[in-house]
Amino acid sequence: MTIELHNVSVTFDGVEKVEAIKNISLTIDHKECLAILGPSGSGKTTLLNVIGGMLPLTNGEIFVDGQAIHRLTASELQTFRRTKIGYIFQDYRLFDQFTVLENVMLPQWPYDSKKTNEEKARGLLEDLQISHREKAFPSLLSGGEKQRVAIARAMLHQPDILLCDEPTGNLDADNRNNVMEIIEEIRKQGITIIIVTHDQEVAKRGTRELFIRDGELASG
Ligand SMILES: Nc1ncnc2c1ncn2[C@@H]1O[C@H](COP(=O)(O)OP(=O)(O)OP(=O)(O)O)[C@@H](O)[C@H]1O
Repeated sequence: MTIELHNVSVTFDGVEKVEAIKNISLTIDHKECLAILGPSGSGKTTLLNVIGGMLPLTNGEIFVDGQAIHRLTASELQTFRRTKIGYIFQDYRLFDQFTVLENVMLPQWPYDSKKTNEEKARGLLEDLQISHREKAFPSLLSGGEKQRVAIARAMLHQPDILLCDEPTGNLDADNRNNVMEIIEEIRKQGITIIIVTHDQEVAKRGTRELFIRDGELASG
């Protein structure tokens, strides 16, 4: 899916006013793996959340495959996120009270039959070589295993866009490479990927690097 941002700004209006991203215009092509780099607080996660339809824009427009995301109602946005977006995080965000298999199935629980959901989840766990731990609880897994489970969960509904916020931030070099290989494979399936990272090695493995400083694009 092609993602287009036109003059996008996000300002947080709290005790202090923070202009988290300022006037960003950007096109991300179908099947790109875009790496977003920048110092802490520069606006990387805000940009990711805007693309994922999780944050309202203060100004500007955002189109995903021509659909005007900034004009969607709350319920349309919910459908957009649920069907089009997969999200993975540095801290995995697995639920410790559920098994690996249940964690992967959870987001689709209301939308698929148990049998279909279970089959899809098992298929993904196999693809990601973690099916032997399907009955384990997440607290027993290594960081690399947890991230593979989180990737399976993010991919279960076959999203068109995978958003990755520091996906390798808690991993050692071997696990980092393993997760990046998985992400590359996912891109080859036709999915547009955006990775926020501090890690130059991770960024290099994308198809393009983009730098943000003080909420503005430094290059791209
Ligand atoms: N909900 C919020 N309310 C107020 N300010 C916020 C909010 N979310 C983010 N900010 C501020 O917006 C700016 C950009 O934050 P953001 O999380 O996008 O940066 P980042 O580049 O992802 O940082 P890091 O690399 O440390 O995660 C920061 O100054 C942050 O404090």
